[in-house]
Amino acid sequence: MTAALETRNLVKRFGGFTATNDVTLSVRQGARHALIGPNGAGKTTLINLLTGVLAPNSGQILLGGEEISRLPTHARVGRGLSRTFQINQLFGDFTPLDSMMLAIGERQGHGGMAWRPLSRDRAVADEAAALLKRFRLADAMGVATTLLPYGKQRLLEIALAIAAKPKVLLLDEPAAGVPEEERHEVLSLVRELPADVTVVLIEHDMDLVFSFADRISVLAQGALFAEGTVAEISKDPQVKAIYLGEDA
Ligand SMILES: Nc1ncnc2c1ncn2[C@@H]1O[C@H](COP(=O)(O)OP(=O)(O)OP(=O)(O)O)[C@@H](O)[C@H]1O
Repeated sequence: MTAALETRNLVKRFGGFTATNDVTLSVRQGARHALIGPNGAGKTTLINLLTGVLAPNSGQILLGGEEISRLPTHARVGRGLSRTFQINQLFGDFTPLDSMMLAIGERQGHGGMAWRPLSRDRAVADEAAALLKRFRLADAMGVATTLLPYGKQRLLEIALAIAAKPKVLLLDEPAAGVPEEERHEVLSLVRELPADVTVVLIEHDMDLVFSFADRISVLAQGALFAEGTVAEISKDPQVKAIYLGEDA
């Protein structure tokens, strides 16, 4: 089966420094794939290459078998590649329902829909409410986003990315800053997304990675260092060593 997302011999240099070193990676359709690695391993650089924020020096990126390496970010989103960000980028005064209706309107190609009477957008409002409910935000739908607990804000970010109906969703530390007791909830809701959404997760918290992922790629010094199932990666002595090296 064609991979949902692939890189072939991807290279990114900053001056003389190689931040992405010949990375060939394949993410299968429907995967819950985690990308891990110690600080500075090149995880964020790789995500920026995938989304088109950075241009590679060489190599290819394929989405569903089609090359997207030279497309601008918005064209990649249009093809089905969405991301959430490490930093909270929500409109604070908007309610989750407002933001969600805008996101759905954006997907449908009419950005100005917020000014149309709500009654004419019944289908949009219904879809927005259903999506918010799936992310356990039904009770928070009408509250200004800034007033929501941080864990709910992170869930809203993910829900908004899902509104674009992505084929591949890139999550960059979606549980960062979320209180310990809510972190597993965030990731388990993502894990339960329909199988037609492939998820690539960058995460530092190993407990979360091991309970979320069905496949793990480990980056170290810009290169793919190891790849395998949770069972394989969690007991790989060399993977342990690079993390212990970081702790030391
Ligand atoms: N714009 C840039 N110019 C020069 N060097 C950069 C640039 N962006 C990243 N780097 C370097 O590339 C390396 C990889 O950085 P990157 O942020 O991708 O790592 P990371 O795995 O995401 O790290 P962390 O887990 O700490 O966020 C680092 O050594 C970093 O200093």
